[in-house]
Amino acid sequence: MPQSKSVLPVYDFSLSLNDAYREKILPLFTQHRIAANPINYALLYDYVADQNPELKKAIDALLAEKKTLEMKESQELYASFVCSASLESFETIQEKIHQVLNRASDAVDRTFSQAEQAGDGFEQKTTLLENTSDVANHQAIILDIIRETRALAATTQAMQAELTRANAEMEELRGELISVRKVATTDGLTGLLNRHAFQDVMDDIIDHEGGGAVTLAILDIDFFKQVNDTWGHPMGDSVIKYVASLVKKHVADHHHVARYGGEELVIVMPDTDKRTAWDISENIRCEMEKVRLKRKSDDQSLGEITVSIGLTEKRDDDSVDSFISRADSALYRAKQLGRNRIEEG
Ligand SMILES: Nc1nc2c(ncn2[C@@H]2O[C@H](COP(=O)(O)OP(=O)(O)OP(=O)(O)O)[C@@H](O)[C@H]2O)c(=O)[nH]1
Repeated sequence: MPQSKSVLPVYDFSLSLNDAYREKILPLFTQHRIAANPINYALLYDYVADQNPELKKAIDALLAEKKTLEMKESQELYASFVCSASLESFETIQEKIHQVLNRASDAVDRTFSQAEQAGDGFEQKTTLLENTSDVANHQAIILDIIRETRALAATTQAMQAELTRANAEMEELRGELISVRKVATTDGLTGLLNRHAFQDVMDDIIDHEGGGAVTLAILDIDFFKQVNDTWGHPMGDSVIKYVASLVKKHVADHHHVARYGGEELVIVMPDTDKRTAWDISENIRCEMEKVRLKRKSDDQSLGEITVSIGLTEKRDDDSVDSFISRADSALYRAKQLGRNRIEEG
């Protein structure tokens, strides 16, 4: 998996999803008399997207108390929960790594300079020993050498302890970096890769030419608007989550699954030709066609919910855009030809 290249907040660019959010955001401006500026829009965006629970709690508390958001509060919320959260995590980790490396390098420097001094001292004392015949003098010089050797051993031990501690701290920081990166690349609703991470995967695939076949599939839930209209948006979200888990179940470990838009998922399948990708897609389509999801509260069936899939294999001269666009056209054809089917481009 490639490194996430940005720590800016990641937003979905699908028109339909953002239209749905806008429908929810605009009334909030009026209802709570909130100034409709970009900062407040970003706050309310995360608020309605329901993917930032801490921010939601904070806004709910403020609205309950004051019924609106003042400039200072908005700026604080934005700085704490939207813009700088991931940036701060990266900066904090970077700073900690800096400190650990500085401490370790100081310990190594100290040991080196003491070893250098001891080396010079030993040389002088060896010359003295060679040129002195007095036994009492010999004894004093040898005691000196022993004392310096012990001091050097103590410094080396201290350096070893510092390096062991640095190693443990670096291991811990590595874990922190992994979890920060996971947050930055994961879709909050489904746990799949987000669109930003998908873009990185695609860049990587196009940048590294050669290797085996790569197939890309775009999957879209059919008549999803109807699902939302009939069962409500939260139930729609549950359907998206279910489809995501179904896709994950069928793909191989080395395949990448991302949420591409609201109810659109993408599967990037390295080392997989179109025929194998077709079989995987067909298994997903068939299982979705058969399954009957139920509303938890009253066990009522949501009826048949199907998916359409467009897939295409990478060509040598493909850019990221041309690769995606061919899969997109295939998906469009699958919709045109009646849905609940796979088309290839
Ligand atoms: N619940 C939920 N709905 C979403 C989300 N993202 C997009 N939608 C809705 O998904 C629906 C997509 O509808 P359309 O693009 O018109 O397509 P469709 O109804 O699925 O029909 P076809 O794709 O043509 O089969 C819109 O109503 C969006 O509001 C989401 O994250 N959650």
